[in-house]
Parts: sequence; structure tokens; C-alpha cells
Amino acid sequence: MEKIIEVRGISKIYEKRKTKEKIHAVRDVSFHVNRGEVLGLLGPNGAGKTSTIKMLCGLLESDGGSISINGLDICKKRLKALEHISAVLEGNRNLYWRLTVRENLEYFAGNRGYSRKQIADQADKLLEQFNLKEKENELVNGLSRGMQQKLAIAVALLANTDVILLDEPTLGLDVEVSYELRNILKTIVREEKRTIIISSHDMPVVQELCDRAIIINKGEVVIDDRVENLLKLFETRAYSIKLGEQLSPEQEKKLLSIFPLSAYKASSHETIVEVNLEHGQDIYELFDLLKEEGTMVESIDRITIDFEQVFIQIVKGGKTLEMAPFVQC
Ligand SMILES: Nc1ncnc2c1ncn2[C@@H]1O[C@H](COP(=O)(O)OP(=O)(O)OP(=O)(O)O)[C@@H](O)[C@H]1O
Repeated sequence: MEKIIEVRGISKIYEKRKTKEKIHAVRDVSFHVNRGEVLGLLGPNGAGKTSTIKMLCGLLESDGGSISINGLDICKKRLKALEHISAVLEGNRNLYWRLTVRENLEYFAGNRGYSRKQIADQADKLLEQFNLKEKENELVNGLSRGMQQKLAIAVALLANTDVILLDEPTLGLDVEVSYELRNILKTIVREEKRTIIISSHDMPVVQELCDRAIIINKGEVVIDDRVENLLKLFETRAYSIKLGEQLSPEQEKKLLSIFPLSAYKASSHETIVEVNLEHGQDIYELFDLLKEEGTMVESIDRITIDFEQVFIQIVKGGKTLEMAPFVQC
């Protein structure tokens, strides 16, 4: 696989102005991005994501290490290297606010040296793709935050660079627009095979769009793996079982002693037992236990985990998924 970005041992140290205290925001971070890959860059607040992203797109100089884009060292061949990356940074949308949506698209397409026909075609395609057709003649400064964000991403795509960097693309957008943008990006990823780096706190975005995730914590890379592998790593053998009646106190005691990580939710209308089977344990052991007293099982579901839970566990430094405590409500 061709490595389009190679980051080797970059660091960033800030110095507080008054106290001269040094803040090691990024420590010896290395990773690569393959051509055509969608990479998620994640981490809790203050982890060092923004500093890393700013170094990647040349807005910040690293204190040591190197970054190359398409084989070009960002320090030695700065302008040439940066030609291969376009970025939509959080809170900084590179748009002309007094031009309309279409005029912005046409202006940036024109910058690429397209013919008049190609410019119009490109603008039409992106207006369609980003669901902006109805707004094409509106000025950017009158658009909602979500519309501006969609246009900013459309403009970044127009640049046709090897790499697109999207910093928190859904931050501050309402649920509906965020969902729409996620679907638009999903189509682009599927159809155009672009290399995209997404920094995000929005875990459905990561789970649905990214091939690989790098999690940074306290300035260091703590995990770098395919999203599917991370989900598998934390896959549980957990089941949610709906019962026809409440458990007797003896069953409850027995259940807890055999399956220590169970949750038991009993209310007037339903009784649900959640168990996390340990190595070698079998779901049939549980059925036997219930059968002893003739307890009816109404349904059984495997509990699936999402990327949000994976992220929280990794940042907390855990290796297995924590289950809810045994509660009776
Ligand atoms: N210009 C600066 N001067 C001093 N410290 C800074 C500066 N910029 C960032 N920091 C500090 O460096 C650390 C990493 O910050 P950074 O913004 O890279 O993290 P982040 O992962 O992007 O966080 P968030 O998700 O909150 O944006 C933090 O402790 C932050 O306070």
C-alpha cells in the first residue's frame, strides 16, 4: 500500500508566557496514512489532536521529527508538500462570505484552471452532492452553520488534493445536519476513494466512515488500528435476556455467583438479565439455571458495542469492556 503521509517522531512543546512552564502537547508521535484510506484521529480534550493537525497542514512547526506528504518533506519542500493537502479546520471556513454558494464553487473551480463548461459541471455536481442546490444563489454569510460547513467541505474536495483533512466536521451542527453530512461523506468515501483524515469527537462518524483510528492521549499515540479490529478487540460475549417473570432470591444469588458481571433490571412490566460470559462459560449454563425453577425466557439478544464505548475504554486504559453493575430497579 502506498503511504501518502508519513509522520515520524513529531513533538510539540509550548511554553506558557507568564510562568515559562513547558507543556509537552505532542510527544514523539509517529503514524502513516495510506492512499485511499480514511483515518480517524481521536482523543479526549487536550490530547494533542489540534497541535498534530496543525503540524500536518503546515500551520505549526514541529519540535523535532519529520512529516512527509506524497514523499515531500514538509520542512524542506514546504509549498510543494502542502499542495497535496487541503484542510477544513474547525472554526475556520475558507469561504468568500460575500459571494453566493455557486460563486464560491465557481471561483475555486476556476482557480484550478478548468474551462467554463468544466467549472459549471463541477459546481452542479457538488451542489447536488451536498444538497445545496436550493441555496446556490444565497450569500455565504446568510447561511446556517451546517450549510457553511457543507460548502467548505465541497470547496476542499474541489481542490482535488491527494489528502483532505477535516477537523471536527460535525462539531456544533444539529443532529439532522450532522446525520446528513455523515451520509454525504459516506457516499464520497465509497465512490471517490479519497484519502481523508478526520479528527472528531463524533464516534458514529468514526465508526461509519473511518477504516483506521489513531487515538492520542496526553500527547502520545495509544492505539493505531483498523476500526473493525478495535471493535472486535472489545467484542463482548454479553447477552440481554428478557424473562417472563422475576427471579427468585435464590436464583438471583446463584446467578450472581456464577455470572459476576450481570445486570438485573426488574420492573412491573419486564425483567431483563444482562450477562457477560467469561472464558469457557456457556449460555446454556444460564438456561439450565433458569429452567431449574421453570423461568420462561421470552427473548435473547447479543449486546453489541459501539465505537464510543471502545474509545472510552481505550482512553481509560482498560482492556475489557466494563459492564453495568448489578442493579435491581
Ligand atoms: N498555544 C498554546 N500555548 C500553550 N499551550 C497550548 C497551546 N495550544 C495548545 N496548548 C496545550 O497543549 C495541549 C494539547 O492541546 P491541543 O489543542 O493540541 O489538544 P486537542 O486534543 O486538540 O484538544 P481539544 O479536543 O480540546 O481541541 C493542551 O494541554 C493545551 O492546553
